[in-house]
Amino acid sequence: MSFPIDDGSTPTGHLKVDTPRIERAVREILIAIGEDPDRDGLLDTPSRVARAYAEQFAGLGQKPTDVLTTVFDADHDEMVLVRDIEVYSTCEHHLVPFHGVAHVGYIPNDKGQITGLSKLARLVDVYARRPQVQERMTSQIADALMEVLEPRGVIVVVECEHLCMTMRGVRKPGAKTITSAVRGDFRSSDKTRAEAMSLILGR
Ligand SMILES: Nc1nc2c(ncn2[C@@H]2O[C@H](COP(=O)(O)OP(=O)(O)OP(=O)(O)O)[C@@H](O)[C@H]2O)c(=O)[nH]1
Ligand SMILES: [Zn+2]
Repeated sequence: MSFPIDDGSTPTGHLKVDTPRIERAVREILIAIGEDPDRDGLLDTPSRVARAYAEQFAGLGQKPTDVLTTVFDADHDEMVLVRDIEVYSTCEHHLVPFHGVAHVGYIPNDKGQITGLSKLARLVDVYARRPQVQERMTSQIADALMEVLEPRGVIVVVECEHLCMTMRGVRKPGAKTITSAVRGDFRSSDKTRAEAMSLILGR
């Protein structure tokens, strides 16, 4: 089952979720952990969680072409890189957040097709706002850019801290997971990849 986004009027859009179902489930979880879902502080929690999920998982109702709407022809065929795009996603194993930054770069094709810089950050959100694993999110961002812009190459590097590894489980605060996806020229040319990596790391 999939749900559409309600409209484009909010910055991220909200998914149309099955609100009563989430409310029932959250109420059940509260009971299962021994809480009283009818105490004052928890009364509105099920509906709050439903609203939060509609925002947190909005990417499930979006596709790359919903956000990569502006494609210009420009006289530029050199690398474009947006660094340090803040990422908030949800680990699909534990449904707790992972967060950090994404760096997204591409080399336009011979026609000089480029997109708006903000669209790269919006594309990150399309895939971050889903139940995710970091590796898949990284590849999806790269593949979507390849498909829509048909550039000479794409590089995506994501650095995140997973709360499932810090607040629970193995409890290793500060541990960062770094994933990358390289396509086209970034994969075939060591020099191009090294140039991008030096821009990404040069902070
Ligand atoms: N590869 C990958 N693993 C992830 C990601 N997010 C969470 N995980 C891991 O998913 C694994 C799930 O392991 P399980 O043994 O099934 O679950 P668990 O018993 O809760 O594991 P622990 O976290 O070690 O307590 C854990 O090792 C997590 O660290 C991710 O984005 N990518
Ligand atoms: Zn997890």
